[in-house]
Amino acid sequence: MGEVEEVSGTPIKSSKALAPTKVTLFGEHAVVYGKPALVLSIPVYVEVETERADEFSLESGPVSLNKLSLIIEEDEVRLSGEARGEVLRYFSYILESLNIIGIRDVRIRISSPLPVGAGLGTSAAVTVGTIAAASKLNDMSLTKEKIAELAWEVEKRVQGRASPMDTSASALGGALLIRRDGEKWIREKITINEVPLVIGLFKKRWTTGELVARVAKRLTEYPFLNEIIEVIGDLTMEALNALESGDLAKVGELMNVNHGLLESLGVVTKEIAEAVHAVRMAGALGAKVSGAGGGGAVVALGDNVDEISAAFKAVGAERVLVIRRLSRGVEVR
Ligand SMILES: Nc1ncnc2c1ncn2[C@@H]1O[C@H](COP(=O)(O)OP(=O)(O)O)[C@@H](O)[C@H]1O
Ligand SMILES: C[C@@](O)(CCOP(=O)(O)O)CC(=O)O
Ligand SMILES: [Mg+2]
Repeated sequence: MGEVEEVSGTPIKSSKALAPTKVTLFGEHAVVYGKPALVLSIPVYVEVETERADEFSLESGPVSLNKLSLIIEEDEVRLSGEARGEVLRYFSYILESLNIIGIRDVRIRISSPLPVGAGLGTSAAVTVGTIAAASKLNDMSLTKEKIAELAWEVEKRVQGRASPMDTSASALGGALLIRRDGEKWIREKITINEVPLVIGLFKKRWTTGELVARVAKRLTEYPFLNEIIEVIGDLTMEALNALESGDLAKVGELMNVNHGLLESLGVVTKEIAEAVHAVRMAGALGAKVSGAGGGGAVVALGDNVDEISAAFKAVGAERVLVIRRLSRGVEVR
C-alpha cells in the first residue's frame, strides 16, 4: 500500500492586482435608487501589491499614512492612525470583508495614476484591487463576481448607500448596464462600438459618501424631485438604444440632458459647469460630470480630441485623458 502523501504548495509570497477605474456615461446617483446606469471600465489601472511581511503595513504614494495600527477584536477589524479622509475606513472594511485576520502580517502597496477621489471610481478600484491581490496571496480563489460583491459591501459601508456600479465595472470590465429588477441587481455586459471619449480631471471637493447624502437630503426635502431620478433612468435606457445603433449625436444630446439633471440635484460645481460648457463649445457631441460630482471628472464625447483637450486645459483641468478602448476588468498576477 502506498504512503499517504501530504502535498502542500509553496505559499505565495506576493501578488499583484491591476484594477481598472471607470467612467459613468449615464445614470450616476439615480442608480443608488435602483435606476439603470451605463458604465464603462477604462484602462486606467490602480495597482495593488500584497506581500507577506513581518508586520502589517499600508503604503500609498499620494496618501501619507502614519502610525498605523491594526486592531482585531473577534470579527471587527479596525485600522487606526493618521491618514487622509476615508482611507482608514475603506481599509478597515476591506480587511474585515476578507476576514484576513490570518494574514495580519501583510504589506499592501497601492499605486494609482489618478488623484485620491476623481469621479472615476478610484475607491472601487482600490477596493477591488486589494481584495483581489490579498485573496490570491491567501490562496483563496475568488471569482470576479465574488470580488465585485465583497467590494460593493465595502462601498456600501463607507458611503452609507452605494450601488454596485463602480465595483462591478472594476471587477468585471467592459461596458455594463447596471439595473435593479425588484430586489435583484442585474449587471448586463453590453457590446458597443468604439466611443471616442475625452475626460477632464478637476479637484474633487467632497467624497462620494457626502454627495450621496446631499442628494438623499434633497430628495427628502423635495419629494417631487424623485421624478428626476426616474427621468435619469429613462434617459439611460434611451441612450443604450442610441449607443447600440451607433447614433453618437443622440448619445451626446442625452449626456447633456443627464448633466442638467445632475446639476438640479445639486452635485455640480461652478468649475465643472464651466468645463462642460467649454468642451461643448469646442465641438463635443455632449458632455457631463462623471461619478458623484462635487468636482471630479467631466466626460466629453467626440473625436475632435485636440480641440476638446485644449478647451479642458483652458478652463483649468489638472489632467486630460483620451479613452479609446475599454478594460477587461481586474487582473491578478
Ligand atoms: N491612491 C489611493 N490610495 C489609497 N486610497 C485611495 C486611493 N485612491 C482612492 N482611494 C480611496 O477612495 C476614496 C475616494 O473615494 P471617492 O470619493 O468615491 O472617489 P472616486 O470618485 O474616485 O471613487 C479615498 O478616500 C480613499 O479611501
Ligand atoms: C454617485 C454614485 O452613483 C457614483 C459614484 O461614483 P464615484 O465614486 O464618484 O466614482 C454612487 C454609487 O453608485 O454608489
Ligand atoms: Mg467612489
